[in-house]
Amino acid sequence: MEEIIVHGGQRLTGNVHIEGAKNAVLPILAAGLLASSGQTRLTNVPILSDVFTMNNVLRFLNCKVDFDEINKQITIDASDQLSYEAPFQYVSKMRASIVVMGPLLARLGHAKVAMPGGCAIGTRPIDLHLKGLSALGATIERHDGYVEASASKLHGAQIYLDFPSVGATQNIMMAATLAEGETVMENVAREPEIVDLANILNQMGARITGAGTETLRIEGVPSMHGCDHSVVQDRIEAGTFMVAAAVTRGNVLIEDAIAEHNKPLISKMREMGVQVIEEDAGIRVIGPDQLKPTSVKTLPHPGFPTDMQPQMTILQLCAQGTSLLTETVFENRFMHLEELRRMNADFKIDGRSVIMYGPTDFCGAQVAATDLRAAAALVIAGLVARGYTEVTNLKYLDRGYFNFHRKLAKLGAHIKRVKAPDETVLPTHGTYTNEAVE
Ligand SMILES: CC(=O)N[C@H]1[C@@H](OP(=O)(O)OP(=O)(O)OC[C@H]2O[C@@H](n3ccc(=O)[nH]c3=O)[C@H](O)[C@@H]2O)O[C@H](CO)[C@@H](O)[C@@H]1O
Ligand SMILES: C=C(OP(=O)(O)O)C(=O)O
Repeated sequence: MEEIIVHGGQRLTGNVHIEGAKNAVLPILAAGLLASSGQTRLTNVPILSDVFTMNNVLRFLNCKVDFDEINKQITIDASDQLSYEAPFQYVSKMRASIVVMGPLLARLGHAKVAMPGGCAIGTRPIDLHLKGLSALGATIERHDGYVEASASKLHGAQIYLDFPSVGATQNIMMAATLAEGETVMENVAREPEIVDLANILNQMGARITGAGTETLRIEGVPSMHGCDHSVVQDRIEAGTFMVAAAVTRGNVLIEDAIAEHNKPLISKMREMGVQVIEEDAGIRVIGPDQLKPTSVKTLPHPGFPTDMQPQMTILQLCAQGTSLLTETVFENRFMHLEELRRMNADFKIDGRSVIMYGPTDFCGAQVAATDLRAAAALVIAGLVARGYTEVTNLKYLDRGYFNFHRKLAKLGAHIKRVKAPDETVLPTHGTYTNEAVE
């Protein structure tokens, strides 16, 4: 077990490099299953535990997967006979493995995937995925904790999603690439990661138009092949560093961050008095001495991303006055707040909303991450807290952030990642060096 120890109070300054997006690369890896010939070569791949898990799922399905971690490249060869079953041991580790269902069904006419359970942030059903696959002609059966889809031939269909689910959009879009005829999907997710997926699918031979809008049109093709693709930058990692820079009154250039992908965050940060400057090299964030309070509501893209909600609450808690945040996407994404209460945060949760009474005089404490973005939020709180903050449960952080502590240390944070002895004794004086250790 490891933990991150932060000694708060440093302004972050300098440049930070952003990785390829977790939420783009996971469905893209699954898309590799669709190539019956050639190799799919991905660059700008983030080194994350979720990527290792997805690689293992693909290997289990009989793909050859080679991860060159030094060059952040993955090569997938799915030209051999694939197997159709993704068992519980993988799906339970990572819900996103459900997106192998669409490609397997398209390629083999058969997919058997363990039902993903809920997770810390919500129940997360897959009814919309299954409705869409069934509209394409699949027979869906649920038994023994598995969902099994089969079809002798998938056909195009008109599909309206009740909610613009990211995963359902990806699964159905991938299944439709090899279906006979045209599929029209309405009310689909419009996230940049959907656009990135559509881009690679088109390079692989698919015929998809409308990615990034509410309607996708997919003209089925008989087969697909490998291609080269560079994964889009991670807007959530970029946003996380933007918040860290702002909250510490820092001055940080988030290199190569794409402002277009982070519009709602940029808009809210400016409203709070943060300088956000779009430069050729990326996005520069300069934090003010005092933050103004604001209201935020999470929504599907292009609304404010739920994956930035926990980090945003730190900014709001630091603001001079009362802020409001309403979480509309997941029903249980406030678990980080109870940990923050232990760091002096004052707030009231009312259903899907939280009222935060700033400014918070954060004080260091031992806190445990409950999910991926909660982990990042707790570390950011530690950056502004008096004294030492110890964040445990880093397996969540590692799902979505590569070298988080090292990147923060390079920006001037006093932060270390250490092996956690059962009873860690926090130093009572002095500061940590900037050198991060494992
Ligand atoms: C790997 C990945 O890309 N994960 C992202 C993806 O998750 P994911 O694809 O799971 O998120 P969805 O967009 O599907 O879920 C959004 C909401 O729709 C509900 N829903 C979803 C599918 C369904 O069949 N039925 C249903 O009711 C979910 O419970 C949730 O309340 O989008 C989320 C919303 O932006 C992000 O927080 C996650 O980081
Ligand atoms: C919720 C997230 O991811 P996942 O859907 O993989 O759990 C996230 O990236 O914040």
